[in-house]
Amino acid sequence: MNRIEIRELTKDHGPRRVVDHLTFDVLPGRVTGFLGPNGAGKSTTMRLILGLDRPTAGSAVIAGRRFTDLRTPLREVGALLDPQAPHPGRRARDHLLALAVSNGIPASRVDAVLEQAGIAAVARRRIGTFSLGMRQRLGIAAALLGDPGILLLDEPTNGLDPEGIIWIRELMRGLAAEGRTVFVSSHLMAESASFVDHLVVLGQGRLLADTPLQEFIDARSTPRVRLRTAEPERLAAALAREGLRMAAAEDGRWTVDGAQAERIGALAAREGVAVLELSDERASLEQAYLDLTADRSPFSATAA
Ligand SMILES: Nc1ncnc2c1ncn2[C@@H]1O[C@H](COP(=O)(O)OP(=O)(O)OP(=O)(O)O)[C@@H](O)[C@H]1O
Repeated sequence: MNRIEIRELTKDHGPRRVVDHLTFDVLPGRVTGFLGPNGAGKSTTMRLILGLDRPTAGSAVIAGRRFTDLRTPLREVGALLDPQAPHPGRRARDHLLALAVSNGIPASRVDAVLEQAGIAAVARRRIGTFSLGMRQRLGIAAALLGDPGILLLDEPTNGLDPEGIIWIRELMRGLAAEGRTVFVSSHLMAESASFVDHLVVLGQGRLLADTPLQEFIDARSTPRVRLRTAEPERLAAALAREGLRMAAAEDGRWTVDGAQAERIGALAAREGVAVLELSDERASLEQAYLDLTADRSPFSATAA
């Protein structure tokens, strides 16, 4: 039941199509990253899932129903959308307490989530005095309040310091390990790679990829070997006979595209060329993502 089902979801704002026939599922037990350049339509999709916007066409079903038909929404779905939303004059604890009371959630949960979000010490301070990072933590505390099976987090790492980012990474991984559905948006691929199992990538409102993280990397990056040798000319000649090209890299090292270390090592051994260093280069997820989304971003000049 803890799944999100998106079918042909479409949203127009005036003449502009912001979300374009999206179809995908978000499944429990893993962290699904919702990625795309600025303006791709991620926040709009989340708003549609949460019933804050009406779709032009298509549907978003969460925990088996439309969000607006859920009887106790906070107990089924926790969401972090806009950390600036809570009233600045309210004290953090009072804000959570009001949410709890209006949703039939026991007050004891308030202290539990304040603790879990690492803001118990500032619980009696007014929200207006909070930094963006503290507001993000408060937003996450609110999302966790009803102990929901599904979490939707829009750019939760915004404003967090490195320690905060590690904290949220561990939190999301822990929630997924408990069997919950975690759907988290970001426009930063490199950062997301450390906590995401599965990727849904959006570009100009359209679905570009719906795939496990590792498959995404493997499918979009050519293998590359980095090596050091005392006899570059001989090795280059031997590689050329196999249709491979050796290119000079920094610090006197060389790279070979389109091959793996195993093949280059065997070839060098056959030729009797001494290889001093040989390794497969890790494919860059960031590059794969930029390649995929480059021409789908309204700001592609900067994205590329
Ligand atoms: N109420 C609205 N009226 C008109 N256009 C809108 C409205 N809401 C969003 N848009 C436009 O829809 C597009 C998608 O916006 P959205 O906020 O969903 O993107 P996003 O992927 O979440 O981007 P970001 O990473 O910058 O948050 C943007 O071009 C935005 O300007």
